[in-house]
Amino acid sequence: MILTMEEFRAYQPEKPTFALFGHPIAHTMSPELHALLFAASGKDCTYFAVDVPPEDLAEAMQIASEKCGGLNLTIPHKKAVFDYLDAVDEAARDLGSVNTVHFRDGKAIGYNTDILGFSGSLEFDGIDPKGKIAVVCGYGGVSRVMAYHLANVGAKVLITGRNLAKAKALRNELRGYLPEADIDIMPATQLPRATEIVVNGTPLGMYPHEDGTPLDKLPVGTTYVFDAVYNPPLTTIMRLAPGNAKTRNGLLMLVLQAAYAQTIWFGTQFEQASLTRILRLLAGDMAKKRLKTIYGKSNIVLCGFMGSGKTTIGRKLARALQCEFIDMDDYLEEREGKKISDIFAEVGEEGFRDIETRCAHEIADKTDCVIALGGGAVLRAENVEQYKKNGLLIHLNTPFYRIVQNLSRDTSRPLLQGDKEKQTRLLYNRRKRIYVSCADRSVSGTRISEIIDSIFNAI
Ligand SMILES: Nc1ncnc2c1ncn2[C@@H]1O[C@H](COP(=O)(O)OP(=O)(O)O)[C@@H](O)[C@H]1O
Ligand SMILES: O=C(O)C1=C[C@@H](OP(=O)(O)O)[C@@H](O)[C@H](O)C1
Ligand SMILES: [Mg+2]
Repeated sequence: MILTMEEFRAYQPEKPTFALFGHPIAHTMSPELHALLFAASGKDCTYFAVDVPPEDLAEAMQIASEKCGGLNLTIPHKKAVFDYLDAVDEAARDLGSVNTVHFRDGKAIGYNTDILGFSGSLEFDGIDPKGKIAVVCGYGGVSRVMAYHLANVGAKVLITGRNLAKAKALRNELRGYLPEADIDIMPATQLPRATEIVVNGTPLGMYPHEDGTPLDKLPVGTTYVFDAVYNPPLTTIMRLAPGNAKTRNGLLMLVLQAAYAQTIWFGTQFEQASLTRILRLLAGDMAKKRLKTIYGKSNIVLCGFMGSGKTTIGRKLARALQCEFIDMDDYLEEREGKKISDIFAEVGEEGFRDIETRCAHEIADKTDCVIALGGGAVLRAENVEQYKKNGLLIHLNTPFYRIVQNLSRDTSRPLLQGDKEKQTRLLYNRRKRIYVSCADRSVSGTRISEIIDSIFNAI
């Protein structure tokens, strides 16, 4: 929910109320995110965003002190809000940036939980920056937060960017706050090979300019890439990471800064499992939005070999996205009133494929659902065309040994009956080429939750 100043003036709180001030504010995820956090900790509170133009900040702060328990601030208010605070914590003071306010005992206290969101993300990923070379791309607000934290915990920080004079200004400022810190500037072309951590605080790579990147290649030693951008979920710089490096986008930082704000307001401590669940819900929402805005589609259609996990993962994916799930094998069996194995026995594989094609036509106009196909449903180009009308076609690229494991106790798939491992492997290799060429994306992973994350990242 987004309020105008006028609506905020008229607002009468019925519950403990919290708000985000920003300008512009149209794309914020904070109201949705805080609602999920309130629900996770059993709190009945209101949270909305207010579009506060810079000239109205003084009045908005006055109203908030009367109506709100606390606030979050975003662009362009993180610095300007200092004028209306009675105290600020140390990181907020050094960073010159407040993103969280707590109204307590008639006073307004400012905090910076962005830095906690960043440090929490590193902790979540098991990254200890101490003694490591960490490159920070950019010198704006987020870069400053990340460079400050990395330097403060003992990383050797190198700030880089197109404008080294700005990088130098940030370095000098941070050296002033952290005299012991190891912090310098470096042109992008001279980054040491031993650099382990790369973080991006620039908007380069953000939707809609997704090809942008602050670095054209990453140092060979890179083991961790953190990008404060989260739309797209897999940015160009994350894609440049060496195969064995971990990558993380800014969505977790967003979730954690909000969680820490609630810790400041209420003392709430969130379980890692509920934060992970909330992170996945937001990632799902983002995937749904991207599906519409970028691809003009609203279905996710899963293809892949028998036993690759289409039915199982599709059902869980639909639950995560809170949308309808259709399993095409179930649909077909229900339509025919027969088991697939009986259909194969009665009319053979070609007869079965004809029914499959009729089903593809019947389903093609559905919207907002996850559809799990049968393993052979993409063998006919006509079917692929139907499913792609409203859907992004995603191939579950499950390795053969995994499929053998998944189907070891299965007796329902006619094409697998008898001792057919050798033939099945041949079929697998033949089909794989078809899946890869017809699908919009191929994803892989071990655990089901990991595969769902890969699907979100692929959109
Ligand atoms: N990533 C996975 N981890 C563990 N079990 C899996 C995984 N993917 C699939 N399975 C199991 O494999 C079996 C076959 O999966 P299913 O979803 O029916 O595949 P498909 O619909 O692609 O034929 C099911 O018992 C399912 O629970
Ligand atoms: O690969 C195939 O040709 C088939 C796969 C099956 O679906 P699953 O992939 O869900 O097992 C089912 O449609 C039928 O047995 C044919
Ligand atoms: Mg299935």
